[in-house]
Parts: sequence; C-alpha cells; structure tokens
Amino acid sequence: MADITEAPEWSALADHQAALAGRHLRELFADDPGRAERMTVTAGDLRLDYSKHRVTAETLGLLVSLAERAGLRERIAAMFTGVHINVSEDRAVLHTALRLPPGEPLTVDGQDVAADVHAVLDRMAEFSGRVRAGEWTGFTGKSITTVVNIGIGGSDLGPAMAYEALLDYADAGISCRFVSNIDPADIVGTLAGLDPERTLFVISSKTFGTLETLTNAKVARQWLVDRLGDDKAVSRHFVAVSTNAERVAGFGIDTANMFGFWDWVGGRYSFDGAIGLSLMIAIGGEAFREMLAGFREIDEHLRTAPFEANMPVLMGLLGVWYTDFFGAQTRAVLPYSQRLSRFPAYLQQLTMESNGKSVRADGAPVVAQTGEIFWGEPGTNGQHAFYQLLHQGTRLVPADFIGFAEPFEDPAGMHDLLVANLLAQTSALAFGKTAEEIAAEGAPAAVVPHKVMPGNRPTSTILAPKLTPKVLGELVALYEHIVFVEGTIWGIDSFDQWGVELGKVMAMDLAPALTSEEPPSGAPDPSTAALVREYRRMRGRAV
Ligand SMILES: O=P(O)(O)OC[C@H]1O[C@](O)(CO)[C@@H](O)[C@@H]1O
Repeated sequence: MADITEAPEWSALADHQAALAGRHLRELFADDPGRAERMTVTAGDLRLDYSKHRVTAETLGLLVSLAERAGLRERIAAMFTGVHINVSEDRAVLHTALRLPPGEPLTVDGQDVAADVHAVLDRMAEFSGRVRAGEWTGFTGKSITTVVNIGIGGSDLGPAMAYEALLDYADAGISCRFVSNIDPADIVGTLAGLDPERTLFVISSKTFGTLETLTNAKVARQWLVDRLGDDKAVSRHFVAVSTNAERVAGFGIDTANMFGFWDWVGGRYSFDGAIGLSLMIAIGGEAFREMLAGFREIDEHLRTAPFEANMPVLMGLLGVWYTDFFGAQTRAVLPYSQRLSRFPAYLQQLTMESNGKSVRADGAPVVAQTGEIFWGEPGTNGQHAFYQLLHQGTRLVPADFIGFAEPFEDPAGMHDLLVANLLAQTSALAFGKTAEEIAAEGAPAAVVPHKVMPGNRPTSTILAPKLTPKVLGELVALYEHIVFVEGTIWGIDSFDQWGVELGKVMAMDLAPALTSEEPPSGAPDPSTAALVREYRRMRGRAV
C-alpha cells in the first residue's frame, strides 16, 4: 500500500503551504473580509469558527481532496457498520453503537449489538434509579450518599471528566469520587472521612486485570469489611463494570451486579456506556440519555455532512495541516469553563493513546508525523501561566478555544468577563500587534521589540449555548471523530494501544527487586539497577 505522503494531494498541499506560509492572518482577513462568516460550521449545538486558521478556500479544497484520497468516506461507513478496522486486534470499533437510538437495529458479527447496548443501558438506569431513590441500600440498610469509582485510563478519565462537567445536574444528593492511581495517597485520601455504611464502590475495568484498579479495589474492600465487620457487606457495597464476568466473580463481586460492555468498545471510548455508571448515578438516567443524544447528533453529522461543512472532518484535517505541513508538535485545548477542567486530561488519553503510532495499519513505518500532543488548562487560568509562549514564543501552537453562552451561576457578571477573555485571546493570537502600533503608543524604542505580538497564531473557537449533558456528548463525540479523521489520513490503527504494555510487564518484573529481603540480583539495565539500589537504600533495605 502506497503511503499517503506519496499521493499527489499530499504534494499539492506541500506546494500550497510553501506559498501560504509567508502570509499573515491579517492579510488573509484583509483580502477576504467575508471569511469570518463563511468559515463557520454548525454541528448540533456546537458552532465552530475556523476563520482564524492559516487557510484559504484553496487549502480547504486540497485538504478535502486528501481526505477523499485517504478513503475517509469508506472508512466512516466501515466504522459505523462494524467492519474490523482495529486490525491489530481484529475487532470492530463500535463506540458509536453505544448511542444508537432505541429501535435502530445493528447486527455485527452475528450479534444484535443494538439490543445488547439497550439492555445494559436499561439495567444501568434501573440500578442508578434505585440508588438515587435510596431503594438500593448498604449492608446496614442506609441509603448511598457517595459513589467511589475505582478505575484508571478510560475507566476513570471519562466518568471523572463528565461528572465534573455536569456537576450542576447531580441532583440526587449523591456525590462521586474517583480513584485511579496506584499511589496509595489516592485511595487513602479518597476514603478518608467517608461513611462506609453509605458508600458504594463501582469497580470499573474493561479487562478486570489492571494492577492499579484491582489493588485499589482490594484496599477498598478491606476498608469496608474492617468497618462493617462482615464479608457479606461486600455484595451491597461493590458493583462492577467490565467485559470479563469471570474475573469479576473471582474478585468476589456478584455478577448480578455487573454491568457489561464489549471488546468493540475501546477503553478511552467507553464512558457513554457502562463505564459511565457512576456518572449516571449522579445525574440520573434521563440526563445520561440526553448526553447520548448529543453524541448521536455528532455521529450523524460525521456520517452525513459534506466534508466541507463537517466539523470533525475539518478539525481533523486542520490537525494534519499543522502537524505535517507546518511542523506543529502540539495542540492546546483551552476550555473557558471551570467545569471542563478535566477535559484536556481526558483528551490526552483519547487522542494520544489513539494516534501515538509510528507504524501504519498494515505494519509499514509511517512516513509523516502522527499524533498531536494535546494539552491544556481552563481559561482564564492558563492566561496567567503558559499563554506567554503561545503569544510570543518561537513555536507554533494551534489552539482550540471552547466557550459557552449561558453560565449556571453568575455573581457580579463574571461570565461575560470570562467570555471577553476568550475572544480577546483568539483575536490577539491571530492579529497580534505590530512594532509601529506599539511605538505609536509611546513605548521606548528599546522596549518595542519585547512588546511586539507577532500574531498569525491559529485558533479554532467552539461556542455552545450551555454546558448541558447533550452539549457535553456533542463535544466528546467531536473529538472522538477528530481522532478518527486524523488516524485515517495517517493510515494508522487508532484503536489499539500496544505501546503501554511493555512498561506494565516490566513493572511486575521489577517489583520483587524493590521488596525482596535479599539484595536483588537482576534489573533490566545498569541505570535501572543503580536506581533500584538507591531506592532500597532510601527505604533501609539490604543493597
Ligand atoms: O479498563 P481497564 O481494562 O482496567 O484498562 C484501563 C486502561 O488501561 C489501558 O489499557 C492502558 O494501559 C487503557 O487503554 C485503558 O483505558
């Protein structure tokens, strides 16, 4: 299979970039004042302004041709219909099935996937309804007030991010906490002050074989049994979310209290299914289904909108444009919403575990750069931290700004100030300030160069009416599909994650070297052997 970089569409983009690179966004806007109006696209409740990108109509045409050349249309159809596009694991990729509307059929590999999805959603709704109503009680008959989700990666970041995002919808007096790290400080800190009689643990693990999750779950179980004085308490205080019923039973959780999912849901694509159980308990089944409707709206948009007006397609292609033709290494995601403070962390797994690949799906090495590095913090905090580099540093950092029109609370008109900051930043990044303008303001000549704002720094601005469950679903689906579009152009398998396995195996091999009574005999390399000795010395163990 020829690499995408050998396609004429790729060379055409390279030539075009060479011609466009010297042009400033100020010129692009001066030449085409209507671009702000034209370069907007709507998907569901999301409105994207991409006019502050270093593109013209010609660029967009060339990028769309590249997408056609990469077979994006066919790939979209393949994903939605359950073709095994996760080739290295020979699996379908069907997170879009998690939000199928009731009544819409989908059979894949001989299995009625739609029926399976709705059966689990119904069980989740029934269970979370009982917990919320105080009908599901703990071992001593008291209702649940705290849910502790124990999971890591996709079994933590999604529900943790979404719970925080939708805190204004948590209306049953039940709060959630999230434990992920094998650092004992995480579980110990989380359990501190909790009432065991009113705490429900949701052990979330696709494989139910993850060291961090199982270790934390064991500590939690011991904590509970010690306090309630009876092993039988476990079945009232522990439920599981997993694809592996055997291991759930082996851990001692009644599989009647297990909520399943399937190998065709990647961990990082899973919180709109059973992995969202803790979220559903907090916000209720109805709000959860509204969130699914948001996901679905963007799925439909991806499937049906022409590429020129297709938000995830355009944003994915812009990611490729900067990564492969401008040498950009990172993309900042800057939500102007404190509620979305975990969104960048969530996106880091979604995007980087998916597209951090250096071989193509057919096993050949990639030629182009892949995998944008996603990072970010909510505005306005980031403005007082790293924005200096965005404005005046030597690197090109494309950024996504995300804002909402309606706040949930607004003392002293703070929300308008928040949004004013968002808009001011994108304008300053695009248009900057020239030496002449600064000198005209009376700055001393020696200071003028320090104050020059180069501008020409590209941004997307996504605006939505309010951070509702539906809008959150739309936002997440948007980024899921951006990942998919980029992965398709690069020709990689965005749905495996083999790169995380080696370190896990080595940690298990190394653990005995840290803890053994006798000085350890082996370590994988001299540097690591020296560090093992140093660690043991610090812990007062024989070296
Ligand atoms: O849900 P599990 O099986 O515990 O896995 C947790 C996470 O670990 C990973 O496999 C990476 O190590 C992620 O892909 C996944 O989301």
